[in-house]
Amino acid sequence: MSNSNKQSVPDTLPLLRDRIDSIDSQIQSLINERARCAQKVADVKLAEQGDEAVVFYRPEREAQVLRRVMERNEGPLGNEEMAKIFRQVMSSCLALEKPMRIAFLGPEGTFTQQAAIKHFGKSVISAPMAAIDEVFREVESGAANYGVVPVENSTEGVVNHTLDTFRDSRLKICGEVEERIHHHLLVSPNINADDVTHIYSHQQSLAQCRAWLDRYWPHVERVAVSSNAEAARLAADAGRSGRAVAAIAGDVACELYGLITLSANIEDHPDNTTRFLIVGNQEVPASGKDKTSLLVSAKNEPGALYRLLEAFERHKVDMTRLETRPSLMSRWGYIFYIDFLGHHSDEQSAAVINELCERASEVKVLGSYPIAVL
Ligand SMILES: C=C(O[C@@H]1C=C(C(=O)O)C=C[C@H]1O)C(=O)O
Repeated sequence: MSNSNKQSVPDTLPLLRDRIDSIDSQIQSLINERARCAQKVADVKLAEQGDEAVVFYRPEREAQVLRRVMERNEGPLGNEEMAKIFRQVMSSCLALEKPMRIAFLGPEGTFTQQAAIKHFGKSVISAPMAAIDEVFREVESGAANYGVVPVENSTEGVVNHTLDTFRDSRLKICGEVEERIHHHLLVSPNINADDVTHIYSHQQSLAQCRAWLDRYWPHVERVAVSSNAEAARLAADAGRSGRAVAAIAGDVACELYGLITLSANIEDHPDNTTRFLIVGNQEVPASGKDKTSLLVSAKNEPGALYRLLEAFERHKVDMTRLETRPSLMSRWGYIFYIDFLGHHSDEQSAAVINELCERASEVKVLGSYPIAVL
């Protein structure tokens, strides 16, 4: 190992370990000092907002903290690695008040749970739900503080069910998370790879790994089940009775069900990514780098969509996504889901929204929220 200050202290193992012990002790004191500060912030919020309405979690502030961590980072740890550490520090600080309850599309071990942990850190209470609309209901009823649902996948496209659920919901989008989806072939530790007779997974994951399966496991039966996590649970169950069943699932499910990885990252498209939304009861103030999602019903007349889009062009607002769904109210009517860069309180964004309101039959701001940091 290179040593630039050889004259002062020789790098011996005991000395380096002493130094690490002393740094750890300082980091620990500082983390606790930070936690005490966060507790004081909570006291101030309580004093200002009163017991009932108080919202401790501030997505815009957390995004700013993480962005700053990345901006000032000098390495050798990478920016993302460093931000992940701070993500968990904030999660632990916030949980000192009261751990948040996060509803997500379950069961335990899904990629949606992975996204929830990425966004909120590990110090939250997980509430797995059986369906997307149940996630919404859990948050609407106040039983959960926030919900996490998938909205689009780079290989498979939009999750229609999520978009449709927004029509009748008063929940706001409070954040977004992007997660690289890595699939692994998993088995129980007691199972021999050569004996595997069936591969279980969700239909989407089987599709995302089709070429790999065709190449390496052409003669093994593929079985579609309700989720990857369920596939992992079934593989673990089978393993206990000595049946050689494999599952395709992600890291969280692998760990949760005590499986081992036969082959890692088997997805056909290496940048297979899913975007998830955080839904809650809160309007999020601007963080400085935000996105806004709208639901717009166009009038059924010539040039209707053109007139909507023209407003974005004129105000130089950057549209990042446009999805069309059939309107349930009128046959051949459509509603559009539009994402753009900016916060609805920005001058330009507000100007666009005002014009859309004049030109469309309905405009619903689904939320403005910080652009995903991690
Ligand atoms: C401390 C605060 O409250 C919470 C905790 C944060 C933190 O630990 O940095 C950041 C935002 C909030 O979720 C705050 O609003 O500043």
